[in-house]
Amino acid sequence: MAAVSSWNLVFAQPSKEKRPPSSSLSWARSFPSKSHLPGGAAPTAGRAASLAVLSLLGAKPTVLVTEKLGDAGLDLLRDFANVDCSYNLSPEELCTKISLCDALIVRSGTKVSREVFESSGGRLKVVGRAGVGIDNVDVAAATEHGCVVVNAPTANTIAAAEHGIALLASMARNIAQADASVKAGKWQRNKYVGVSLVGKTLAIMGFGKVGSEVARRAKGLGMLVIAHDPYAPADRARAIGVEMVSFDEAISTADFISLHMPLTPATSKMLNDDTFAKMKKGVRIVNVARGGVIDEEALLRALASGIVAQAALDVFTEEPPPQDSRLVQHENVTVTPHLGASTTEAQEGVAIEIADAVIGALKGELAATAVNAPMVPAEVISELAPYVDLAEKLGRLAIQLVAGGSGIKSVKVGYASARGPDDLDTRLLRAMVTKGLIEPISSVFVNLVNADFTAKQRGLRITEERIMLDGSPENALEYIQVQIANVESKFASAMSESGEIRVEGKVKDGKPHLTMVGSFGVDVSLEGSLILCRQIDQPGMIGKVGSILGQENVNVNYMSVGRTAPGKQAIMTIGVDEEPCREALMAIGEIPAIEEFVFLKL
Ligand SMILES: NC(=O)C1=CN([C@@H]2O[C@H](COP(=O)(O)OP(=O)(O)OC[C@H]3O[C@@H](n4cnc5c(N)ncnc54)[C@H](O)[C@@H]3O)[C@@H](O)[C@H]2O)C=CC1
Ligand SMILES: O=C(O)C(=O)COP(=O)(O)O
Repeated sequence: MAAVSSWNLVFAQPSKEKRPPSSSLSWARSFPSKSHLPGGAAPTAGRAASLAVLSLLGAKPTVLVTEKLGDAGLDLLRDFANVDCSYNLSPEELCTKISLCDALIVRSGTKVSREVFESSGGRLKVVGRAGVGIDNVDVAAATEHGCVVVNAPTANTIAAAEHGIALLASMARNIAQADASVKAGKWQRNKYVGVSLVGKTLAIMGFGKVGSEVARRAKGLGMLVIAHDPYAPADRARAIGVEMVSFDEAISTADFISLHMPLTPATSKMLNDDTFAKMKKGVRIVNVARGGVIDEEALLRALASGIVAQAALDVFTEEPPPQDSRLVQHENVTVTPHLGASTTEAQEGVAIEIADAVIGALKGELAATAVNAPMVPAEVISELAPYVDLAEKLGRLAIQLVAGGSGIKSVKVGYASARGPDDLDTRLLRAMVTKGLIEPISSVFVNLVNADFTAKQRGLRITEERIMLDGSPENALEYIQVQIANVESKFASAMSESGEIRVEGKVKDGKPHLTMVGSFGVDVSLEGSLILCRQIDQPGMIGKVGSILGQENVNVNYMSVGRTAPGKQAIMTIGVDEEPCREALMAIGEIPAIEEFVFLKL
């Protein structure tokens, strides 16, 4: 059966019957069966029995809260559960306590590692992240241990945006430095002359929930706001008077740059020596997103050379940063200790949002903000399980083929099947394609519950098409096709004759395979990562690329060549286990017969 590791399949159906407060039996029923969990972590008979005993005794579940949570949320939790607020636990203390808890609520300061799930002895059922980013939670380990992870993605948006604006203004006017100087008994009016915001260009990098709210506020300050977000619809930006531009245009024309993208493999160290070199001398940078989007050593170099005049940072690669951090101590850098979400109002909102989600999850219901737990009927899962991984991977491939700046609006998913139109429930597959399309570019986690809502919220229209095949419907599906319309591709050969980015795949021997890119037939197993090359068809190409990858110790797991006609163009697809370094990719691009190539992460 195809791996379903990133999608924790939960068999629970919402029940209308009233349950006792702890509803533990519903949990015992709603855990995934062993065969559907990659780690094989199904509830043991002992666990189910202990949950049943808990329910029979009418015992309240125990919720451990390890970081400050708003009172309104704590009150909601106390009506339903025993609440243990233990702040500042060491990792060892957390591991000791967790075996006595049914749910855990954290913010960004608690590392919920694999050891936490292992130490829980199977009792921990829910982890609630009172905020957006869940980079401090080992979601894969949670999934393997049958533990649902929920977050609170909307209640702190405004707080983060306001903090971005606060940092922008205080940086421009040296508020923090001047404050420290006056308190030290000095009166340095000439030293702390600032710069004005009005009429200056602000580039918003990442035009999502927080980025768009920062843009609105900066317009009110009289700034000229531009934005870069390869995936946000341009009309949403236009509606508030913001122009969407390319990455290079944004960073090279801005006087101020404010970062609001999620930390993903694609955004990691997005501001680095190369990108700082393209910026206007004297640029000022605000980061309330995640520390990892900036190469901090490169930022120090850019501050030293004067490319960056000032920076204001709320987030750091390592939190808290080391006490002797040169960035923190730098006189042109303003810092706050990850305060973006820390307003009374946001924390009350987040606390209520997370309390509701955790209580719902403890009852066996599933919140729309569940990160790893969609609710799918068992019959649909068993039939479509082999295609689940394929659907997500096709979505992931398709979005990575979009050229920056295009903005995506319209995606068509085609299901080729000999089944009658009413005989195939495609909700799970559509959700998986949506998950593949949205997760690589966003901090949102997509599941069956929130997939359609999330797509709609992002202005993404996903339509489905049945491709009718003749013959007996032995398999539920022959192949799945994903097409993105009205965009340009960073790999021109991925465009179909009718002008969409098109990828197509099927399940072979239980494994997802890519079978078509644009109008080229290919054949590669969708595991690890992928290099696609368009080349002039000629002997020796596989050897040339293979030896570059070999020198870099990159293991090739699959290779295939599909061509239009001998000696004409061919598409070479190469599956690799490791990510080749930049130099190796550049060396591949420099092979004369290669006309274009792209590296895609699955
Ligand atoms: N400092 C703090 O306390 C807080 C920090 N955050 C962080 O702020 C960030 C944004 O959060 P939201 O706006 O809620 O997320 P969101 O998902 O609504 O927006 C993120 C946007 O970034 C865009 N994006 C993805 N890849 C990109 C790329 N390569 N270049 C440019 N844009 C790209 C996406 O298309 C999306 O529009 C996240 O990293 C989140 O963790 C959020 C709340 C509080
Ligand atoms: O919600 C987020 O992503 C944040 O960064 C806020 O973190 P916090 O809850 O304040 O530790």
